[in-house]
Amino acid sequence: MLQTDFPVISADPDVIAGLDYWRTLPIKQQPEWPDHASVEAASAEIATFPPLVFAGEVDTLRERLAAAAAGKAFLLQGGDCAETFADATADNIRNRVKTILQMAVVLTYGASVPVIKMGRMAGQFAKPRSSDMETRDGVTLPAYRGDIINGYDFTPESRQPDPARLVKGYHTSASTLNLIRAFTQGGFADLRQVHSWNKGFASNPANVMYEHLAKEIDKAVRFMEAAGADFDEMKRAEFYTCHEALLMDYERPMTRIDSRTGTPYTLSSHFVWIGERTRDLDGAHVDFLSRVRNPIGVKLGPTTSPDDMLRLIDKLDPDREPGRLTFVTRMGAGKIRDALPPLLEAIKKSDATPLWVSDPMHGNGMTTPTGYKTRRFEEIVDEVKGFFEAHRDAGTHPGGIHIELTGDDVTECLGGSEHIDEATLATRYESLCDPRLNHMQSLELAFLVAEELSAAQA
Ligand SMILES: O=C[C@H](O)[C@H](O)COP(=O)(O)O
Ligand SMILES: C=C(OP(=O)(O)O)C(=O)O
Repeated sequence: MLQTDFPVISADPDVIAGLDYWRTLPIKQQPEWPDHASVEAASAEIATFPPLVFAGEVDTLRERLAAAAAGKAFLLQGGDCAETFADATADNIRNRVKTILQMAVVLTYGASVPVIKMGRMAGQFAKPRSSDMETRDGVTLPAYRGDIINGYDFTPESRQPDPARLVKGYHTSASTLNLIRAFTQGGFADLRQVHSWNKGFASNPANVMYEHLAKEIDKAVRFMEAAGADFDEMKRAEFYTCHEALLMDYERPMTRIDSRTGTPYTLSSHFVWIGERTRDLDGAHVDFLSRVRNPIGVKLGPTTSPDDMLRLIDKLDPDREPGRLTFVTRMGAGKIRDALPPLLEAIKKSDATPLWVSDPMHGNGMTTPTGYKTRRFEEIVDEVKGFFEAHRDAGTHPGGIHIELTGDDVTECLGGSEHIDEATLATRYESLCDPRLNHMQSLELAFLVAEELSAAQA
């Protein structure tokens, strides 16, 4: 007979039935699959694949997020707006991981606070869209909804949702996560490598500041080594994954019963969030995610009322479990100073302790006359500042940032110390959906956030 270290606990049949209750509710932002049989077959196949993450890791993350909600840690979430299958290459993955590690070092060193590192990676393949259709030169086709659904090329064949992409989404997530784990567990993320993370990036002001900081860290590490400290633990970095839990034909089969506890976890990634467009209280996404054990994020736009927020808490975190719920505010630089304070005041009067994270990207979008979707670096910085100001005034904890970024030198967001202007956007615009900060803008933002965070800790 097989021996196991822990008893395998089976789930309550009502809990399993509840995982499909969302099917009876209104649902938004799902593709029009060409036929149901093939999407059901793809989902059934995914249900036979191993989970991508272990429920025990998810539990550890929940504890880390609880510390951030209490002001004892800070969450750094970053990665592509929309990952693509073609870009899941070693170079791209390494550059994004390096950029997140560098930003984390800047924040940890600058603000003396533990940083929880989390990539919008290994699953960020489905996108909500403002419009179901896209028209170019008089031709109208379904909008691009992310590589796990359809292709970006503007042809009827490519824009047709294809269930085979669900399976490819799983495999691409698995290989991406495999490399992330190799990098972060195999010595690459060792704090003694702080200099090497900067190699390969163009020389620029943010890199120079980073090099200066890396030298100081080196000095401190050498001192500690000389004093006999054991650095074995520093060889590995905890790194978590996250994505928007949007596409139910993927998230449902990736939801499994944890044999240790008999409870359901969505094991497509450690952390999943509900987007601004799908957070309806009586909708399918909120119901489904209320039933899984993962830490859950919810995006809150500028029109969120305190009542909406309190009802989301009751639905998603009825037990007020530390680390369970993260609110990711994305209000826009011009609105955050009015829209966030009423939410913080309402929280103070409640018994809830969510983690508050700033997404300064999604409320600051604009389209240039030449048709590029972009964001101004100055507005991104201003929203982050508004976020810190609101928390300082309310006496609550600013617990993290959520950024669309890439490790490459793209030209998608305006401004920053390279002064990317509208004419420069065309030079290297690669995002298939929303514009990302490039490597230098990401580092620059990290230095600014470190200053704000350090002031908030004082
Ligand atoms: O990333 C977020 C959304 O998917 C994106 O902002 C939608 O863009 P759209 O307004 O062009 O559809
Ligand atoms: C769609 C996204 O954000 P939001 O729901 O805030 O618009 C996103 O983060 O990719």
